Amino acid sequence: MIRFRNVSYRHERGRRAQGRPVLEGITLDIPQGSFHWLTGPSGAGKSSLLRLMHLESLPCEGHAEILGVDVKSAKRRQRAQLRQKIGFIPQDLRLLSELDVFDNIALPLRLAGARFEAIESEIVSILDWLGLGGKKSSLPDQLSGGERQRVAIARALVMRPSLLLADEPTNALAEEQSWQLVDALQALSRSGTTVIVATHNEALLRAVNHPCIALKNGRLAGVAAR
Ligand SMILES: Nc1ncnc2c1ncn2[C@@H]1O[C@H](COP(=O)(O)OP(=O)(O)OP(=O)(O)O)[C@@H](O)[C@H]1O
Repeated sequence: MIRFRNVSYRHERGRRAQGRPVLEGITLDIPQGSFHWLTGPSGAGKSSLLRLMHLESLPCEGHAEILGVDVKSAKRRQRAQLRQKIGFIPQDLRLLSELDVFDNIALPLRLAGARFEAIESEIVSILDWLGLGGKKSSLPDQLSGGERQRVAIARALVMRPSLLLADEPTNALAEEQSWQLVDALQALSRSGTTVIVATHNEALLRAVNHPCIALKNGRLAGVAAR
């Protein structure tokens, strides 16, 4: 469950949050296990909203609750625990260039304290499913754009998150892979994970019916069924 009440956000310049808000007066209720699209023109605030939901930044004003935790009053440790339940597929992927595919995917599990034996078979099966079985020892620089995007997807899914946030996850994927990914994300939401996907992909939006959070100039332009 995500509950935002009148949330505003300004980017920091130096140590101060300044300037025009990039998000303003956002009020949202997103039930657990739902699937939402997030749309809006370039610069509307989609990535900024996902980063707030991923606790990379905190609201400047308003109240934000994620998976039952009030993010502004939560202690640092509580926020860290909460982040372990959130899978994020960022637009810039954020793969570590010195780690191979396997270790990039294993990293969040290792940070969460999982033992190698417990995670190996899980990572191998997710790599096979994403068509990356032969690439597990490759470095990110040795992969195509679509392959790198699939590594970032695997890294988010392998955590079995309660909340999955994806920022343009089909950007570098071939059409068939985009459909496969959306099928997988829908299956994840049916199993109880809340899924929010920012996209400009009109074909997906038209074909796959889910409520759509529309942003415009940092404001909520509506949450509509599609
Ligand atoms: N680190 C930053 N510092 C200052 N302003 C920023 C920063 N990141 C983004 N912005 C500004 O915040 C606004 C919203 O950006 P954001 O990336 O959230 O939009 P978006 O809807 O995801 O766009 P796109 O579809 O192009 O990815 C834009 O005006 C952008 O220029």
